[in-house]
Amino acid sequence: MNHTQTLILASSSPRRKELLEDLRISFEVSSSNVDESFDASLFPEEIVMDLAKRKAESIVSDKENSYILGADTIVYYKGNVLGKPQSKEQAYSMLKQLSGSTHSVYTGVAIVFNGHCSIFFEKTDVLFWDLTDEEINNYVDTGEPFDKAGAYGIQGVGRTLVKRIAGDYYTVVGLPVSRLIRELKAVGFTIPF
Ligand SMILES: Cc1cn([C@H]2C[C@H](O)[C@@H](COP(=O)(O)OP(=O)(O)OP(=O)(O)O)O2)c(=O)[nH]c1=O
Repeated sequence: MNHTQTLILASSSPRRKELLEDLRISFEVSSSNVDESFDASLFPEEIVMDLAKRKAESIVSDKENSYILGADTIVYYKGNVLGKPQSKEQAYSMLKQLSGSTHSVYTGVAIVFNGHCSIFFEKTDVLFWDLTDEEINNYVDTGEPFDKAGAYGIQGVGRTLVKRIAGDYYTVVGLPVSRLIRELKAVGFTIPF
């Protein structure tokens, strides 16, 4: 019997790739190209889990024992989903909204394997400092907001906007790796630690 297992990350996010590489487990990357529109009347956890599942299911693997990972991250504030800003103005307005208050970052993860799908989500609350317009504009000018939900990256210069968080830091970056490892083990994927 062949026990070889293949882990496939269905993502074009450089952050997710780096976070998995840091764990020194071997995996392949296959970028998913799914329509990321969603029904805004759903709960935020449903949105991220559904998108994560769509991303993982969009990858076709010819390997026998493949475990395909999909993930999705959104920022949720006062009932609104903040995705990636499309312009400087949008980035400014997202950051202006988030200034001085707490928002939630949701990341959903789906593991598709041997015809099954296991899904979970994590949520981390993030409190922003009161930001001046100058601080917001200077941050937008770094260019960092553009490929990131909520218009900031906690792993970059965006860390200086954050006063405190409650929850897993890696949920904010886009892949809650600690929970992920436990979920992978639970569905039979061998982890060497
Ligand atoms: C809030 C926040 C988000 N982000 C990122 C994580 C995600 O990559 C991105 C949200 O977009 P996603 O649609 O979750 O992911 P993606 O389009 O980058 O990659 P793919 O769909 O191919 O997997 O925002 C940060 O990097 N840092 C942060 O602090």
